[in-house]
Amino acid sequence: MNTYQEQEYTKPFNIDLWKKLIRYARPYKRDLLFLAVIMAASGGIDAIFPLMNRYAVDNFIIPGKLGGLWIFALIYAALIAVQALNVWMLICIAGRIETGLCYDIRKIGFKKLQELSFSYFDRTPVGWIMARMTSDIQRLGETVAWGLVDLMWGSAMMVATIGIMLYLNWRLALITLSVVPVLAVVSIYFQRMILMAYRQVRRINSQITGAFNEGIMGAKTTKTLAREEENLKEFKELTERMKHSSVRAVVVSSIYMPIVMVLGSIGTGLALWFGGEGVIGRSISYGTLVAFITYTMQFFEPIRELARIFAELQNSQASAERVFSMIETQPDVKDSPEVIEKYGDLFTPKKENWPHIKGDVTFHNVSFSYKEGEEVLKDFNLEVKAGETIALVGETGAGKSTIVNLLCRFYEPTKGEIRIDGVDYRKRSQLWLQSNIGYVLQTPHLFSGTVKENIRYGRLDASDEEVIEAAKLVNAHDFIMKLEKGYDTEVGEGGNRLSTGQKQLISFARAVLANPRIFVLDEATSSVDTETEQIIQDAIQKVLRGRTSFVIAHRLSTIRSADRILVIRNGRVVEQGTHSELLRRRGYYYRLYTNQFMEEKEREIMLQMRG
Ligand SMILES: Nc1ncnc2c1ncn2[C@@H]1O[C@H](COP(=O)(O)OP(=O)(O)OP(=O)(O)O)[C@@H](O)[C@H]1O
Repeated sequence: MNTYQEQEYTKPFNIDLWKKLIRYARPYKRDLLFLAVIMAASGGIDAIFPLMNRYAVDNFIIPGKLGGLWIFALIYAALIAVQALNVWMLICIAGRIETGLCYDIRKIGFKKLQELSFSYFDRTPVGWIMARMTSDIQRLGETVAWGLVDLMWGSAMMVATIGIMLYLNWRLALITLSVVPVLAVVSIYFQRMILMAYRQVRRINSQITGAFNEGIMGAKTTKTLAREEENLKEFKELTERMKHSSVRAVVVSSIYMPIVMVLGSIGTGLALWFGGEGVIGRSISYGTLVAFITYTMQFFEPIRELARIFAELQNSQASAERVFSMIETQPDVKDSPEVIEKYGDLFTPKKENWPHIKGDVTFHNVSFSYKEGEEVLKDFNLEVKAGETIALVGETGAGKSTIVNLLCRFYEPTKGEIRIDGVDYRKRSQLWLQSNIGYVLQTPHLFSGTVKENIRYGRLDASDEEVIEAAKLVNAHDFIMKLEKGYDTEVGEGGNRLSTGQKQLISFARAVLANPRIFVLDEATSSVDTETEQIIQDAIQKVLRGRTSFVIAHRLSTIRSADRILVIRNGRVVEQGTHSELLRRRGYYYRLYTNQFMEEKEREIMLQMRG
């Protein structure tokens, strides 16, 4: 169950935020200006049509004369052509602004995601990030482009309508316009209600999407735990809530329109009544009466639009706050300005200044905590010579992964320092370090694409021959050749068309191709058959050769051949030495080893029996 608490954004209006958004919209200044002009013109022209009708009634219909009708028809047609042109331009320009702005902000967001540290991803759910990158950014683009369209059109039409009505007959205008304030208040109130109701629907909808996601991702686990019924119950509860909220949203929307129609009709009624009296008393022409009736009938449109925009702006403000909170997050691990100056940043490295790496690693009095007050490592010291293989062993939660995460600078020590070739790694760039470290995870991640592409991720300029060479070195070539299309076989999302052992071998080939000086391996614990075990073991030995290596070791053969074994317990090294030294000591390692040895033997026997 996701317990991530999203910050609530309730400020009615946040000027700083809009200023920021305007900064992002700056490249579209000309487009926006042009759009505003078009929409103002369009709103104005829409308000002119009833005036045209008035002219037709007073000059052609009532007197029964048709002279000059063709000029009138020509002007009418021209106005319609201008409106059609406006609509075409507005869709083009607003669409361009919307997509451009979304693209710009997404690009910045994606760049930021590349820079952010692991700690950010620890505390921020993937779903939250996805929602920021997709729907929230989309909403910002829409607000800037289409919000402006509606705002300009609505305002221009309102102002023009009121102006024309006052010009035609100010007394009648004031009488009929008396419904406008009521209409405005009702519209603002209902549009807010409607928006809140739909916001609730959307919130539940994102929970449902999350549940779908978990349902699909965890389909296997669900089956093995026979949790289908339970899952269905939880899902049903969510969809029930969704149904209630949706019905509520529809009910609120359904009340609004009749109220608006009644108010509009009162306006029309007032126009008819007082306008009709004026016509009888000959103080008002028939045409004016017709124009007034039309104006009162279309009053509510711009008012509704404006009320909706103001309500939506608040919603978009919440989106903007969330997006900017992500974009403005400072990574916990970042290079100092001096380091960036000398070695370049993540996206523009100055490789020519990068020092050559030998591979000596020192942990000097390193302490570390993920959460304040809960130290995982305390005064941890370790001296590793270039080319040494260090095996880290210990119970689950002992701190093995933490040590390698610190080495890779996914996190930084809270106290003490980590030195590479005798220099604190914070004095060099993150990219330099990570370009020189190869990390193969327990369940290595493969990207959708072919086997060849996945191996080439290690070094993008590697030739096909080099890719094959690397695969041969780690014994992956044979199984790859047996795949349907050899090196051009698609591995599927996350490499799910391959077995864990095959994924491991491909990731070893990738590591060999990158040829890092320091190598980190989180050995897989899953049991494979003896033959695969031998192939993997052989590959590991080849990958480790000549590099400073840290292996979170589960396989006895790796442990045995390591130069030094560190036995970790509660974030401290409790024993260290070679395998035989540690066995002789008959301490904690001896117990761990003999237990594991027994398990290993049992597994071997089981596998042999199955084979
Ligand atoms: N991202 C994290 N946020 C908070 N605490 C963490 C995080 N990762 C690990 N820990 C905690 O730090 C301690 C050490 O964890 P670590 O993953 O280093 O152990 P490990 O020896 O690698 O275990 P395993 O063999 O199960 O992978 C554990 O108590 C764990 O709960």
